[in-house]
Amino acid sequence: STGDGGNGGGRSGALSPTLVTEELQKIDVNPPKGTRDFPPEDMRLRNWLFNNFREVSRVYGFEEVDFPVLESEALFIRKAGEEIRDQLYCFEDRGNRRVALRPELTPSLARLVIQKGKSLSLPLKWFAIGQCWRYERMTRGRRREHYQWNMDIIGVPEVTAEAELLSSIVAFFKRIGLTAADVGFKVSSRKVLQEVLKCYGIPENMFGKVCIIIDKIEKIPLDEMKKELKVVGVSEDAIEEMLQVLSVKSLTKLEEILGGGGEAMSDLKQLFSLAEKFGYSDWIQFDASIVRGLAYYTGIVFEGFDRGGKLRAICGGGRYDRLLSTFGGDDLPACGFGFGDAVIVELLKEKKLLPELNVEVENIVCALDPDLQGAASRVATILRGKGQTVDLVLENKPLKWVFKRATRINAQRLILVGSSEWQRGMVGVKDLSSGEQREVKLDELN
Ligand SMILES: CC(=O)Nc1cnc2ccccc2c1
Repeated sequence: STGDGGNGGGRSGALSPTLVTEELQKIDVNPPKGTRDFPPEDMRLRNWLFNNFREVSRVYGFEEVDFPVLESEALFIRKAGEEIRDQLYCFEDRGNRRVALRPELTPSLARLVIQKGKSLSLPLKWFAIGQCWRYERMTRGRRREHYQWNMDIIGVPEVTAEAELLSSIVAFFKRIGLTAADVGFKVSSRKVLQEVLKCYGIPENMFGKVCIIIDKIEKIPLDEMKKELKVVGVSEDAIEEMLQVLSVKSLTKLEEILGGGGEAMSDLKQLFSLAEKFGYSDWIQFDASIVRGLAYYTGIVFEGFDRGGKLRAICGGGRYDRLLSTFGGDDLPACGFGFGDAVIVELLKEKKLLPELNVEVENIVCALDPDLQGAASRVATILRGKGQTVDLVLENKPLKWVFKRATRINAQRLILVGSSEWQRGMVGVKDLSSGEQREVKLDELN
């Protein structure tokens, strides 16, 4: 079967009556459409990636948090026309509750912060690595789940927070061998758009919607976008002015248009000067066209991109100062980013930077005849007690089989428990790289 959720053509053949009652259902062994299994080799790569996420988070002083993959649907219902809303993996549970598999982690984080309320001392620096879901029509054939690394700073209104987050992602890229020649960040602020829209009297509550439409600038034809903007009430000349501003790629040019007094300019100037101090100026560039596709961003926004220009955004984030208050919480300044596990792996493949992660074990222990299995278990326990890794042969197997397995699991040495040696309190130790074999007293084994 094609893993499309079919029943794999389960059928009951013309069998003896006893079997007919038990439907011989051949189940589909593929994971559900758009999802992945992680067999050992893939799990090693995933763990390598996540360990790098975790190590950077630790070095930056962030604490790990997690939330349920299942949330109330209400947490994600925003009226700004986001793609993430159209693809919500939502359903009614057996208690008739509207629930959803989380499409992102930030709303859950906001919920937890509000739940904990005054008991939390600010600023919070939290990180999470969690599986996120979307339900796309079968046509797209795209994944329906991915893992996201999130880092969030809650309670810091200054752009020093955004500068810190960008620094942490640069540190991550460096750890896995990527340089400023491979990847970079496009940085902007939604306050740029806000200042333009204000001149045209566009009400605040339209802001999210306008940003979501603008975010599609490279995905839909220009006149389609203009139409959508007109529908939400943006005038022709406001659209013209916005599009002109969005094409700006330098802060000096932006200042000519906006003037120097606004928050957009001061935020961006401060961020770029902090980048200089952090030492990652080569990694960032101003690009007014960056708005990101999430309605709740209110200030600085950024996205990581590959300079080869072949891949979708590697990561993205920004400031979301209003999200907590939209959940009925106190207003708290916040910023964060999401970093998916898919695009980065494609990029590492392309750059030949995927690590070689081999399975290996220090010892393989085997009894040379069945009544020494207990002795072999003792030897394994002694070695494990010393923190050594042991693959204990659990059945009575010929030596040929043991050597084959030893090679496959990359064992460093073979411990042989034979009766004559065992009588003398010894075991056989064969170094599998040098081939050297010797007898060792059990209590001298290390
Ligand atoms: C490249 C990729 O797999 N993207 C992806 C895959 N699954 C998702 C699931 C939820 C939200 C965003 C998602 C994004």
